[in-house]
This record gives sequence, C-alpha cells and structure tokens, in this order.
Amino acid sequence: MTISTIEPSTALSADIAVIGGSGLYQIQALTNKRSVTIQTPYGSPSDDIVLGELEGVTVAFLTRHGQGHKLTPSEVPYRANIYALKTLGVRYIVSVSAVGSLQEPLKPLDMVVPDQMIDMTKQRVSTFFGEGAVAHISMADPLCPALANILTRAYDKAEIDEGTCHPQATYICIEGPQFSTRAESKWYRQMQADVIGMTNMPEAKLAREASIAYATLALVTDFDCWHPTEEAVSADYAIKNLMKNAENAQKVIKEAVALIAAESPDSIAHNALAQALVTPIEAMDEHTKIRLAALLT
Ligand SMILES: CSC[C@H]1O[C@H](OP(=O)(O)O)[C@H](O)[C@@H]1O
Ligand SMILES: Nc1ncnc2[nH]cnc12
Repeated sequence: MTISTIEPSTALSADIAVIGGSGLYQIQALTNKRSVTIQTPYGSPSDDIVLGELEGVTVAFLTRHGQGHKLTPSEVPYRANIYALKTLGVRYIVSVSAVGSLQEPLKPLDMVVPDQMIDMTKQRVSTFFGEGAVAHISMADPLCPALANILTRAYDKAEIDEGTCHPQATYICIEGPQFSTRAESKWYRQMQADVIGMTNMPEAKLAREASIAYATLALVTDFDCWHPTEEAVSADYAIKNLMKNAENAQKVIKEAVALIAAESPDSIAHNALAQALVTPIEAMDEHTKIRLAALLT
C-alpha cells in the first residue's frame, strides 16, 4: 500500500465507501483528502482510493471507471476494487450509478434505490473463489435492505426539489459497452426489470462475498430505447442528464454517510461468507489462504 498525501493524513481506514460511477469522479465536500494506492491479489483497483472526511465521518471514495473515465464496464477491475476496499476495513458501500429507465414512471432526473438485480453480463469473473476454495454465497437479496433503506431516507433528508426517489426496483446489468437493441430493451421490460445499467454486477456479488453491505443510488438518465416517443439513449444524452443530477446525488451521499455513521446498521452481508464457505480454511493451501486473507478474517 502506498500513500501519497494530498493534505495531512489521519485515518487510513474507513467504515464507509462510495463507488462513483459515470459522472461522479469526486465528492466535492470531502475534506482532508489522502490518496491511497493499493495492490491486491486480484490486481490494481480502477484508481487510487481517496480517503477523506464528510461531515466528520471518514469515507473512502473510488471512481469505478478511473479518472478520465478510461475503463469500460467490462474492463473495470471489480475484484480488485472490492478487495482493496475490504483491506481498508470498509463495511458499507454506496454505489452510485447512471441507469436507463425501463418503466414509464421512472423518469430522467429521478433516483432509484433498487432492491433486486438480474445479471446479464457475459465476460466478467464474478467471484473471489475457485482455485482451492469454494463458497456459495446467497444472492436472494442482492442489495442490503438496511443500507437501501438509509439511501431512501437520505434522499428525503436531502430535500431535492426536482425529480423523485423510487425505492424498490429491479436493476438489470448488461455487458455493454453498447446500449441495448430495441428488441432487448422490450425483452428486459417483459422480465420486469425497471432500470438498466452495465456495472452493478458482479460488483454486488463480490461485495457480498467480501461481507460488505452494498446498495445502489441509481440516477435515471434516459428511457433506453423501448419508449415509443422518447429518443433512444446515447452516451452524450445520458451524461448530460447525469451532470444535471450529480450535485443532488452528492447531497444524498452526504445525508447517507451521516445516517450510516449514526446507526451503523447490521447487514445481511456482514456474516454472509461465514454461512457460505464450503471449504474449511484448514483444507486450503497457503497460497489460497494468502490470496483470500482479507475476506477470511
Ligand atoms: C455513460 S452512460 C453508460 C454508463 O453509465 C453507467 O455506468 P455507472 O454504473 O458506472 O454509472 C452504465 O452502467 C454505463 O457504464
Ligand atoms: N440505457 C442505458 N443502458 C445501459 N446503461 C445505462 N446507463 C445509463 N443509461 C443506460
């Protein structure tokens, strides 16, 4: 771990992390920032992790696509990202993501806190396990209900005057980087998906394997391409709407961090691995134990 100090450094651990997606490359209100370079057994994370204080609470911030948005959704090193956050002691991850809406009532500039996910990704490694250690984690409730509840309450506290917040929605994750065809978009609607994105899987699976509570604040940017009258999504269109909402998202994050710190909620994720590990630790070889060390402690 290398630490490059931006301002005088204090804590080098954090209970709470924010993963910033498209359009959220920093948290403006973060003070006393210090940047940490972490290597993991799964390679380097998307970027250095910035630790700082938000309303007096230490927060770890990681840009999912790296500074300059250089990593496609398929290229994001999901395992390294989650592992690196785990080594910092993170117990809660707030994921911020741009999404397309697959349902009329979910409009651009609304926010959504999903409670379900469908994984349609095709070429991502979605587990820390294998090669000498087996775990079958429960993904019945892929997003932490306690953390999702905090995000919804944080939205209310942030008193945002445009758009609305929709708790409970199904997020479908496609491989990308291309947006969907109209036929796919209509099919996802038939599957009862509500919002569509390209990144929250396998991120949510890996967070669960790492026993970290994970929930998503999804920012609706477009109507994908199923809508009879709205124009089909383009990156340009999605990012323009995202920029309009980035400031509001930061207000919600600030309230959420304060609530998490005050309540420190128990999560179904926190003991997830204990119930899922099939291979006894004593049966693992030394290399496997070292590779998984941060997850097994
Ligand atoms: C620029 S729109 C498409 C892009 O935005 C979303 O990324 P993220 O979840 O990191 O905000 C979506 O999944 C695509 O990667
Ligand atoms: N329509 C869409 N499809 C996939 N990812 C998205 N991110 C934002 N809008 C999206």
